[in-house]
Amino acid sequence: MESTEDLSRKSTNGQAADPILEATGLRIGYPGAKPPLSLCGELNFGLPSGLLAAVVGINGVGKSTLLRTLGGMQPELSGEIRIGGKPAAKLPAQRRARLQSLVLTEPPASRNLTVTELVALGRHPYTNWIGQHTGEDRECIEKALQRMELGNLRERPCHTLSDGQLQRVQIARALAQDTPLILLDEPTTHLDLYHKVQILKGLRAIAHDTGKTVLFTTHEIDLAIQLCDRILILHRDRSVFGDPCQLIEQGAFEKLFPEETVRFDRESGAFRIAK
Ligand SMILES: Nc1ncnc2c1ncn2[C@@H]1O[C@H](COP(=O)(O)OP(=O)(O)OP(=O)(O)O)[C@@H](O)[C@H]1O
Repeated sequence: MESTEDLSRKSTNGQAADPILEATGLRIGYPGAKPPLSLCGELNFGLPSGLLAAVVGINGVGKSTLLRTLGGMQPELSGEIRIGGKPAAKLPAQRRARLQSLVLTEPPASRNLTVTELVALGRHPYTNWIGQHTGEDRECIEKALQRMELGNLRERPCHTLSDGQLQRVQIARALAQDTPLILLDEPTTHLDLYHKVQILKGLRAIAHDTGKTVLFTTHEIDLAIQLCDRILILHRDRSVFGDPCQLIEQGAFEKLFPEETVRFDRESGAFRIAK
């Protein structure tokens, strides 16, 4: 099994800041599966603060498994995850919830809540035992609603929303949690192209303006190339990490899909159907 090829470390443009998220010798998978499953080789990468980053790769390669592992929802097979310089495994739950928010693809259990109530759940690491909100909590909730353009839906029960609207509510909950690291599993799946671009541009602005780092999994590789600061490409037995230009120069996208079906065009930085 190979380790991550980290092209960002070969970059000459300045010193990288301390990573908010760091994976060292990380192996992910399902030891209880028959046969036991170890995915995408050994992962080694560091994400500095203030970046928008994507995880891409073919179906079943391990994108969601990686997000769940980084988010503490399932154990790593081996290696270490550090968040804010601290080993994630040793962080008390509440401390971790102030450093990292996580949105998975499953619909929230609490769909009877209104949009505002669900977004307010993001404040759980800060509220007291009766869940009372302070002025600061209310400000964070309001900002998150505005960022995701949910103002006109704020009183709507979540079960009455479209999939795309609900996806924006889930991202708003993560924003309300106000963590330096935001992990999102396929945040644009249910969105039309306009909303995909709008959400990703919004997340990029949040990363660049507020210094938060947003890591998301996606099949929208063309958009990720245009909008992300870093991309982690997962293959079955290895991975490559770098900024999109470096990855294009190294031909990293050419090997993503069988070339008789889909080809990467370096000139346009986009995929083309092989006819
Ligand atoms: N609970 C589980 N037990 C055993 N194997 C699992 C489990 N969950 C997922 N897998 C397997 O792990 C592999 C990676 O799955 P994962 O969902 O992480 O891939 P993905 O890259 O997110 O896929 P997609 O693009 O289809 O969403 C797949 O082969 C999947 O069948």
